Amino acid sequence: MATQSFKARENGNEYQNGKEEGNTCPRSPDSDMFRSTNNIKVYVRIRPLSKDEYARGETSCVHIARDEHSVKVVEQGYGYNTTTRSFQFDGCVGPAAEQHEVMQTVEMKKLLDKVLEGYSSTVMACGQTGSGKTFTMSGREEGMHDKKGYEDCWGDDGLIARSAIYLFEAIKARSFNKDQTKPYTLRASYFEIYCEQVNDLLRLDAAPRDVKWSSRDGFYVENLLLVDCDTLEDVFSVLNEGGKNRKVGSHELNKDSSRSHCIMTLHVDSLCDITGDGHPIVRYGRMLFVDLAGSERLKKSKSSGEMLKETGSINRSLFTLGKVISALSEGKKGDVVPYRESMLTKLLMESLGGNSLALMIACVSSAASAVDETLSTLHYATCAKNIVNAPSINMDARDKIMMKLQKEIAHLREENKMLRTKLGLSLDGDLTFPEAIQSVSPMATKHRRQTRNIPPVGLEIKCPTELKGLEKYFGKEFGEEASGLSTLANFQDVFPQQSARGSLTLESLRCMPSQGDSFGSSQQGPTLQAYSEDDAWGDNCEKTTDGTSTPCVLSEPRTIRASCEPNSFLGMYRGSVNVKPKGLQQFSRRNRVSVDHLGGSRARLKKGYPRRIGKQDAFQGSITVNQAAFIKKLLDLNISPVDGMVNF
Ligand SMILES: Nc1ncnc2c1ncn2[C@@H]1O[C@H](COP(=O)(O)OP(=O)(O)OP(=O)(O)O)[C@@H](O)[C@H]1O
Repeated sequence: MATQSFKARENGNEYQNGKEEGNTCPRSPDSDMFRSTNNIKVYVRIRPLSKDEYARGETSCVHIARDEHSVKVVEQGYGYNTTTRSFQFDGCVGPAAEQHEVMQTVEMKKLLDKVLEGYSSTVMACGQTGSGKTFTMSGREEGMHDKKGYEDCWGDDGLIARSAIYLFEAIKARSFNKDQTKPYTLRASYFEIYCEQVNDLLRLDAAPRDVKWSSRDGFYVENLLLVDCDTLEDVFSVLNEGGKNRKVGSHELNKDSSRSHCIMTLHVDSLCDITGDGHPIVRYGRMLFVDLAGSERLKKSKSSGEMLKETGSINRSLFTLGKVISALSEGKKGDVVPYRESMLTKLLMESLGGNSLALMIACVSSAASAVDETLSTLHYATCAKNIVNAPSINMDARDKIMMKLQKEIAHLREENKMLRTKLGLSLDGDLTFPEAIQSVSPMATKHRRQTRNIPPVGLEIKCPTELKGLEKYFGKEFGEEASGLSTLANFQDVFPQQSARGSLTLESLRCMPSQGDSFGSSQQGPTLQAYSEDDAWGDNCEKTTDGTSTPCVLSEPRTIRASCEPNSFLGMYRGSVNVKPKGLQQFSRRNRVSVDHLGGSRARLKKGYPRRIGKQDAFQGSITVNQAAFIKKLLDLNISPVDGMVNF
C-alpha cells in the first residue's frame, strides 16, 4: 500500500494525488479565526468499530490529529489512491474515550452552569444512523438510570444522566446556607418528532401535540407534560419512561435505530435577587438534549414498509436542518432561514441562531465503509461552526424592563458622580441654585469646551461691570424696540461673581470719529451706552440722560482696549420678562449674543411667544458673546483697538 502523506491544513480539505473536492460549507474554512464565544461549539465523536464490522474485516478511516482538534478522514480511491481530508473542530473524542471523558471534553458543565444562571442551552447529537448519537446522549439502555448519586454513575451513562446529576449537585451547593425558600425548581419534559408529528413521550395515550408560536418563547409544544423533579430519581424516571416510549426500529445498520428526533428538556427555574434590591426575579433556564434520528441510505439500511416512510420523513427533516445550518452559516437572518419548513427546525429555532447556547456533537463511525456518510456529517458540522447565537437570560418581560431601568439608573448615578468630581462639587447633597445653573447650563459647558486651548485675541481686564455695560452697549443698536436688552440690563439678580468669569472686558476706549462728525450728540459719532448706575467708563463720557437710558457720547478720541475670547461667556443671570421678546430675539441673532434660557419661558421666547409675558415667567440662563460679532461691532462703530493689542 502506498505510504499516506498527511499534509494537513487547518480546518480545510487536504488533497492528494491531484484529487480535489470543495468543502460543502459556503464559508471559508479559515473563518475559524473569527469565531466568537457565541458561535455554536462543535465536537466530533468517533464510534469504535462494532463486532460485526471487525468480523467483516473493516478498517478504520477516521483519525484524530495530535492536537485533538482535528480529524483526518482517509478515503480509498481506485487502486492505491487515497484522499485525506482534515477538519477542525472545538474538540474530538476518539473511539476509546469513555462517557465521562465526553462530558469533560465538550465542557458540558459550563453549559449547565449557564442554565443555572437562566440561559437556554442545547446539546445536539447528529450523524448517520448507528454512529452513536443515542449512546452519547442516553448511554446504553440496559444499564440506565437506577443509581443514587454521582459516585454510582454507571460507566455507560450518557450526557443526560450525567448532566442531571451535575445539576442536582450544583443546586445543592448553591442552596447551601440559604434560608427556607427554594431558589431552584427543576422540571422535565420529553417529546419526539415522529413523521412531522410531536408526541409527548411522558403521555403516550395523549393525542399528538400542537406546535404554537409566541413572541416570548418562539415555537413551543403546547400542553406538554412538565414533571416536577425534586430528586434525581425523578429525572431518571422521566428518562426511563421517555426512553421506553421512543419509536425505535431495527434495520441492517442498527438494531435499535431511533425513528424519531427526541428532545428531552430540563427546565431549571431560579429565584434570584440579581440587582440586590430585595426584589428577586425568576430566571427560566432550560437544558435541551436533542438526539436526532440518523440519516440513512436505503441501499445500506435496507429499510422497508413503515420504516421506509419513516426514513423519508427523517431524511427530509434532516435536509431542512442542513438548509437552515447552511443559511445561518452564510450569515442569513430572519425569514430567509427556512425554519418553518419542518417541525424539527421550528423547535430548534432558539438553538440555531437564537438566544440559546449550543453545542453540537457530530457522531461518526470509524468504519471505512461509512466514509461517505462520515464526510457528509463532518461537512455539516463544519458549517454549524459558523452559526452565531446571541445567548440571553430568560426572564419575564416586566423583569427585563425593570432590570434595564435599574442598569440605566446605576449608569446615570455613575456618570453624575464623575461629572460632579470633574466640576469640583461635593459628591453628596443637593446643588445650590447658582451651582445648579452653572453645572447644567449647556452654554457654560459649550463655552468651556470651545475656549479650551484657544488663546484670546487680546486681553486687558479691568472692568468689574462689563456684563451690565456691555449689554447696554449692544442694546443701543435697536433703540427702544430692543427693550429686551434693557431687560437684560435690568435683571433682578445678576451674579457678579459669574460675570467676573467673563473674559469680555472693556477698559478704555479710543474712538476714531467719522470724518466731519462732531461730537456732543448721541446721534453723531460712535455712541456707547454705559450702565447708568455704575459709571466705570463715565469719567470720559459725556452723559446725556433721557430718562430711561444714559447714553455716553465720547467727546474726544479715546482708547478702547477690547478683547474677547471666542464665544466669551459673560455670566449667569435670572430675572423676569416683561418685554417684547422680539427684541430679545434680535439681540440674540444679530449680535450673535446667545442667550441660553433655562427657565420656563424659553420655549415661548423661541417661537410663538405671546405678546405679553407676565412677571411670573421667570427665566435664567447664561449669555455668550461671539468673538467675531464683537469685533465686527467695534468696527461698525468705528472703534479701533489699541495698536498691537488686537489686529483686525
Ligand atoms: N462510543 C461507543 N462505544 C461503544 N459502543 C458504541 C459507541 N457508540 C455507539 N455504540 C454502539 O453502537 C450502536 C449504535 O449506537 P446508537 O444507537 O447510539 O446509534 P445512533 O446514532 O443513535 O443510531 P440511530 O440514528 O439509528 O438511532 C449501539 O449498540 C451502541 O451501544
